Amino acid sequence: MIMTKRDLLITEVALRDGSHAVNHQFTLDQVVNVSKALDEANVPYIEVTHGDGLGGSSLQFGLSHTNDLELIEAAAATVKNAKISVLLLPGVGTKEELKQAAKLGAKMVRVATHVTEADVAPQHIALAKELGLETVGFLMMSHMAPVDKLVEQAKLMESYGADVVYAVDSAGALLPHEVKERIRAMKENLSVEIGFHAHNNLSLAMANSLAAIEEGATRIDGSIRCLGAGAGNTQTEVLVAVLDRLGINSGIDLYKIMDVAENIIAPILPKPQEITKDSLTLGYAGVYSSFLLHSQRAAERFNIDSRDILIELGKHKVVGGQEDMILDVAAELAKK
Ligand SMILES: C[C@H](O)CC(=O)C(=O)O
Ligand SMILES: [Mn+2]
Repeated sequence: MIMTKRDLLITEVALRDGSHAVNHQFTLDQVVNVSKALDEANVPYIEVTHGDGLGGSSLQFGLSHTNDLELIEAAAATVKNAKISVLLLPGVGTKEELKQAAKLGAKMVRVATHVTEADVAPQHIALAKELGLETVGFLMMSHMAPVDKLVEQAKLMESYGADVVYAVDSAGALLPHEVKERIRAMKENLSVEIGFHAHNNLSLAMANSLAAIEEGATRIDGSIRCLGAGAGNTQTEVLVAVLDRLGINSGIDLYKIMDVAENIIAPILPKPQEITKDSLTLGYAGVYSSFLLHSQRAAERFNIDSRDILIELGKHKVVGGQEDMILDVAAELAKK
């Protein structure tokens, strides 16, 4: 076991957030190869789950190619040093699935709720602690709540027993000064570690992650080659290089992580991850990044502009779990 002293902990989310970008079609071989390579690059945490977390494989969110639990088991059996993380949305994943994931080798769980709904998490956090898992409260769509509300909800997560609480910019809508305000207030009011998860829809994932670090966040999510929902997350290999320039040790081997991006991730991308007109609209309108492919499919079906759907979803303040609204909104727009 390699013991690395790290100034900050990066969780690599391509094998979970990136599941949205590949329509949940990761194969067992891909998960094993990517986990092995990330582990060899000394990435501390690798998240492996359906994009919408344990139990996410469904008609509502999209069916997985391979069952979550099989992927988690294979990844856990592959890595030597990295810890496998899983995502759990109470109401989507069950406590039974969390027990199974822990049995199969997961070491961390991120219990994710909408930013104003932390109160659905206590049972899942308590179970995670009982199972001996490192436990993270993951407050999604953080741009939708004012700072004091986010802090209130973060404190609830802490009071339930979370070891770390994240502000999650699911829509990639936050601007750097808004990230700073949020992380600063969380740092001032909580005793646990603070994390930040960005999406690059407005090309701000790196700037926002650095803003979070400046305010004291010590957990940052990255997705290698930007393999995440929408335009992806903070690009891991770039983050490692930038942190190195700042004198912040992530413990990740820069050349190795660059090689994983180039030689292993790039070939499995359905298309290069870039800021397209649709992913830009996600950030601009404040829409959940995982709605991208659903909205594009609806646009095609109703022969309308996908940006109009996304703008309308933003106006409706639609949140995760309301994927069915995408078709409703598209059908309404098509009538006009
Ligand atoms: C279920 C979501 O995809 C979780 C996430 O990564 C986000 O909200 O962003
Ligand atoms: Mn995300």
